[in-house]
Amino acid sequence: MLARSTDPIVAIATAPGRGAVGIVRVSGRALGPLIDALCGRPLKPREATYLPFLDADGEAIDRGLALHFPAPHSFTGEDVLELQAHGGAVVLQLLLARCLEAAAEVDAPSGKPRLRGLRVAEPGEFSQRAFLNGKIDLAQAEAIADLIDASTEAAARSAGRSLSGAFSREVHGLRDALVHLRMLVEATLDFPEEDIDFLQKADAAGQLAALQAQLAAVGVRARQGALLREGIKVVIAGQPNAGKSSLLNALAGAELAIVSAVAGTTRDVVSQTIQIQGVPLHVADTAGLRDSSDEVEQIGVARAWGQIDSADAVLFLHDLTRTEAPAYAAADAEILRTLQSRLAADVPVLDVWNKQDAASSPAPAGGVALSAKTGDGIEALRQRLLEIAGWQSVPEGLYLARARHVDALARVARHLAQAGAHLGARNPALDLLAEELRLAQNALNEITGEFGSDDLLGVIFSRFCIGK
Ligand SMILES: Nc1nc2c(c(=O)[nH]1)N(C=O)[C@@H](CNc1ccc(C(=O)N[C@@H](CCC(=O)O)C(=O)O)cc1)CN2
Ligand SMILES: Nc1nc2c(ncn2[C@@H]2O[C@H](COP(=O)(O)OP(=O)(O)OP(=O)(O)O)[C@@H](O)[C@H]2O)c(=O)[nH]1
Ligand SMILES: [Mg+2]
Repeated sequence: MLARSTDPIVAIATAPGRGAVGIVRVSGRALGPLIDALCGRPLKPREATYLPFLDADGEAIDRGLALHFPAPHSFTGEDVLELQAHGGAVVLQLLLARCLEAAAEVDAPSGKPRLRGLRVAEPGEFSQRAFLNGKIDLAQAEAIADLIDASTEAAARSAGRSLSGAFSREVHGLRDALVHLRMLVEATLDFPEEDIDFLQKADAAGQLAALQAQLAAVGVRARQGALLREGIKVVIAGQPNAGKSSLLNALAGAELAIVSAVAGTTRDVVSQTIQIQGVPLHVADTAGLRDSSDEVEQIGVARAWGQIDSADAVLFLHDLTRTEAPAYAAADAEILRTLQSRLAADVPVLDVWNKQDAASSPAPAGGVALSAKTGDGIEALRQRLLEIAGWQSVPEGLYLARARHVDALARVARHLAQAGAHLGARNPALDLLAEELRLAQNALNEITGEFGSDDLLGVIFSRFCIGK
C-alpha cells in the first residue's frame, strides 16, 4: 500500500523511449537548491526557460525547458520542478539520477536535511499528493488514471469530463441536498417538543423524495460511465461445431480463433475485447460443451464452464442446420439446464441461431438468427449486446465512473430507502432516521474521498502508473 509521506519525490513523468519529449518531475518543499544545482540559476515561477541541465561537473546532460511551480500553485500543491528533456530512456534516467545525486550533495554541506530523502516516487504518488493537498478530489484522481488508460475515444472524453469535475459536481449537489435534510432532522432531534410537526412543515418527505429522484438520475449516468470504462464480459458457449469461433472472428473482424469442421477444435479460451459504439465488450470463445474421453478436450470444457461462471452475459450458440435432430436438441436442453443452475439470475443467456445461410428451417422465436459465415445478422447481434449491457444511447456529456462509484451510489440509495421507511412510520424514530441519513452521506463522501479509509486510498493510488 502507498504510504503517506511528504518526502520530496522524483519520477520520469512520460513513457521513456516513446515520446520525443520526456519530463522528469520533482515535487516537494524548497526546491531552490536543487534548481541551482541542475539549472545553474533561479527560475521564474511558472515560466519555461531553455537551458542546459547540468551534471555534477557542470556539463550539460541535455538542453531543455525547465519549469518551476512554487507551492501551492502546482499540480501537487507542493513545489514542483519539471525538466522537459529529450525523450530517450537513457537521457531521462540520467536526469533522474542527477536529481537524486544533486539532492544528496545539497544536503551534505549545509547539514540542513531539506532535500534529503529525495526519492523515486511510487506509482500514483503525484496524484495522491494532489488529492491530499486538496487540488483534486478522489473521483478526479481516478479520472486521471482512467484518462491515461482510456482505450476508446468515448472513454477518454468522458474521463476528461470527470477530471474537470463534472461527476464530482453531481455528487456535491446530492451531498448539499442531503446535508440540508440532515440539518432539519438533527434540529428536530435537538428540540423534541417541536417534534414531528416541524419536519412535516418543512416537508422532509418531499425533500427526501426529491433527493432520491436526483440520486437515481446520477446513478443511471454513473452506470453508463462505468460501463464505458469497464465494459462487460460476454462468453460464447454451445455444442462443438456450432460456430462459436466463427462468431468471435466475425465480431472481432479478424481471424483470431481456429475454425474447422472438426468438432472439438477449440480448447483454450480465446478472448478479445471488441467495441460497440465505444462500449468495450470482452468476448470469450470457448471449447464446445460435450462429454468427451479426450483428456485435453475435458480440460477445455472445464475452462469453458469457468468462463461461463464469470460471465456478465452468455451467447448460447446453436447450429440451426441441426436443431431439429432430437439428439442435438436434447444436448442443447441439457446445456441450458446446467447454464440455468450455474448462472446468477441476472446473467442473461441469449440464444443465437447460427448457420442461417445453410438452414432450411426458420429460427425459433426469441434470440438472434445469423450467419457467422456471411455476416448476416451480426449487426442485429451487436445491437442486442448493447441492450444486454444496459447501454442507453449515447447521452451527451457523459462522465466516466467506476464500479466503486456505482456501488457507493447504490448504498446511498439503500440508506435513503431506509430513511424513507422511518419517516413514513406513524411515530418516526428520529434517531434511526438521522442515522440512515448519516450513513447515506458517508457512502456519498466515499466517492469524492472526503470520507474513506486509508486502505481504500492505498488501493486506488497504487494502481496508477509510475510518474502520475
Ligand atoms: N508539463 C506538464 N504537463 C501536464 C501536467 C504536468 O504536470 N506537467 N499535468 C499533470 O497531470 C497535466 C496538467 N495538470 C496540471 C494541473 C494543475 C497545474 C497547476 O499549475 N495548477 C496550479 C495553477 C492553476 C492555474 O494557474 O489556474 C494550481 O492549481 O494552483 C498544472 C498542471 C497534463 N499536462
Ligand atoms: N454454413 C455455415 N457454416 C458455418 C457458419 N459458422 C461456422 N460454420 C462452419 O461450422 C464449422 C465449425 O465452426 P467453428 O467456428 O470452428 O465452430 P466452434 O463452435 O468454434 O467449434 P468447436 O471449437 O469445435 O467447439 C466450420 O466448418 C465453419 O466453417 C455459418 O454461419 N454458416
Ligand atoms: Mg471453436
